Amino acid sequence: MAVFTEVSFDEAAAFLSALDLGQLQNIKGAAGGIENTNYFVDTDQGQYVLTLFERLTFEQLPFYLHLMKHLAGCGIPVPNPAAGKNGDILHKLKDKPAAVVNKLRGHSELAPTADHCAGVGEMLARMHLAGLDYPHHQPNLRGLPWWNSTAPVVLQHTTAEQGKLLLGELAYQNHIAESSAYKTLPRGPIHADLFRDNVMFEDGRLTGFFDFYFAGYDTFLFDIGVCLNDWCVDLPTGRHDAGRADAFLAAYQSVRKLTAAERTLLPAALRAGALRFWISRLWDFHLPREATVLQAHDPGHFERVLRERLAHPVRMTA
Ligand SMILES: Nc1ncnc2c1ncn2[C@@H]1O[C@H](COP(=O)(O)OP(=O)(O)O)[C@@H](O)[C@H]1O
Ligand SMILES: N[C@@H](CCOP(=O)(O)O)C(=O)O
Repeated sequence: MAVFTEVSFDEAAAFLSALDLGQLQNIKGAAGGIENTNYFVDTDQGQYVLTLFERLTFEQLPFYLHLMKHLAGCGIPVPNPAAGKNGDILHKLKDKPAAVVNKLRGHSELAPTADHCAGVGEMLARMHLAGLDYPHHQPNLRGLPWWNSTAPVVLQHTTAEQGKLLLGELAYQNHIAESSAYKTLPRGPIHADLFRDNVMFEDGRLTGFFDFYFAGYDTFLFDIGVCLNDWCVDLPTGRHDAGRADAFLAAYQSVRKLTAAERTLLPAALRAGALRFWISRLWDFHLPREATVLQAHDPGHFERVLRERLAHPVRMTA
């Protein structure tokens, strides 16, 4: 659970009532998550999630909140931010940017089957298409420039061998980003952090995607790589699970066919996804922030996934 900023019952009650969301009945810190402060809040009108943003600014947040609103309006099951009387969906609480969204039904599938992976693949493709006419633009703030600037910081916490791998991969991704094939990749708003704990299921059916606060304008292929690295690898080995990955990719392609460049660059995208989360986990682990309860994720897991991606590149066959 991550609660960086404590909110009392009375503070939450006044805040929700000002948004016309009813009388607060219950408030509870949300288990899971490492980025923001999340509370489950139940009122006499419904169940909501109250988020206080800990790293993102008032300038950055409209991109994410309006993206969720846009996708919800296109029928993609994502939380829809609640508007205040003036129509704003970005609010302020305890001097922090804040938002309230509807609570999605269901639970996370932490041991997904091929069917769950197919559900995610299909909805991801639908989300990519729905985002194409989203008018706002903000880069993926955890993209290549961030990896380049953060790698020197985390390198101090790695062994010489790990450092060599990390720097080698970084050089490889900078090289790929300059290639003509990379420049042709289809792009749009992507989720960029669609892990098992950011998707809800009920009775085996997908009920929603949430946690859009790493979203940004980037290649659809990067989003696919991030998903395959989480949904379609074995834990704890980090080994590729071909059955789940094939189900994911077939379902994705039933909605949007991958281009030739995407098929060629899939192995590079899988390495990119592993590198991104290895760097961020090293960063979170070795430079932790103050929180009431915060469970840092294991950086070693993405080092293993990266090594697996290098040792056994996954090429598309169908
Ligand atoms: N809209 C939502 N509906 C249902 N549960 C949610 C919703 N948003 C967040 N949660 C719950 O809160 C937890 C933390 O949220 P998350 O967005 O992952 O936090 P963080 O931004 O800190 O990573 C999730 O694991 C989930 O259980
Ligand atoms: N999914 C990332 C970390 C971001 O945490 P989240 O709870 O916002 O998904 C990871 O696993 O490293």
